[in-house]
Amino acid sequence: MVTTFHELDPVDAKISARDVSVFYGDKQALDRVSIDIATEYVTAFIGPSGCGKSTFLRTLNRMNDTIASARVEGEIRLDGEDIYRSGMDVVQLRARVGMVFQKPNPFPKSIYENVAYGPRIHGLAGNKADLDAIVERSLRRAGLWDEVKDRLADSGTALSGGQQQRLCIARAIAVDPEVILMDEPCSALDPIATARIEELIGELKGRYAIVIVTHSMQQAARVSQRTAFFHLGTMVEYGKTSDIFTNPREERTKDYITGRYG
Ligand SMILES: Nc1ncnc2c1ncn2[C@@H]1O[C@H](COP(=O)(O)OP(=O)(O)OP(=O)(O)O)[C@@H](O)[C@H]1O
Repeated sequence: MVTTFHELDPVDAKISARDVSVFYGDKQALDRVSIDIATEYVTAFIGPSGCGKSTFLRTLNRMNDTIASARVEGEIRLDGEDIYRSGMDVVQLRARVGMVFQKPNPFPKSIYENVAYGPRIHGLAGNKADLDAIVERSLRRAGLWDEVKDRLADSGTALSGGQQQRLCIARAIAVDPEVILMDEPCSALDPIATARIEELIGELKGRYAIVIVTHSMQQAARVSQRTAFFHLGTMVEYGKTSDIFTNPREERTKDYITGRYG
């Protein structure tokens, strides 16, 4: 399967995927996807339901390892290092490549503990003051500090859905990731909470490579600078978001963005 690549300015790839295929048992869900993802941009994965966006996203931090039937072929490098090599520390990998899920999933613990847990187990704080500073910085960066600073001991699950999602983003940020993967992070949120997350993605852009799976083409157009269009397990087209939405080269992309299916 040939993918159409628009001209992209040369940037150092944070993640390079080459010929990545994924199988669930005998069923192939993804067919030879190759892509370079840069820290400079927010990259959106779009495409109709079941096309493999989430499957591909999960290959980028080996989340598919948790699905017994899943098998990954091909190569994925993070800063040049093969993340599927034997001996790769997957816990460390998932700190470097953090993930935010569709449904906010804070731990049933305090707001403080939700953010402090990762830095503590990864040994990022020497003492309580360090940990406090990491918690505050992460919550500030996730745009949540002002709303929770007086109630850090309250349960994370008592927050609104939008706040919970920002808490999950703070939790990912707290371990100093290089990449943040977001799998439809706004699909469970109302429009105001969605706008806040989109704004936050804009604020985090450039500091982390951000990859977002979204069903909303409007959202992809608003938050991303690079877009990959997936269809039936293949990546059909990849390029600047403006090119994909205004000047797609492939009929299938054109059909999707004009709403013919999906
Ligand atoms: N755990 C699994 N076991 C078996 N098949 C799976 C599993 N997860 C996904 N699939 C299959 O792989 C294909 C791609 O699914 P995937 O969830 O990656 O698509 P998607 O584009 O993210 O869809 P959606 O937008 O609906 O979330 C689908 O045919 C799906 O049924």
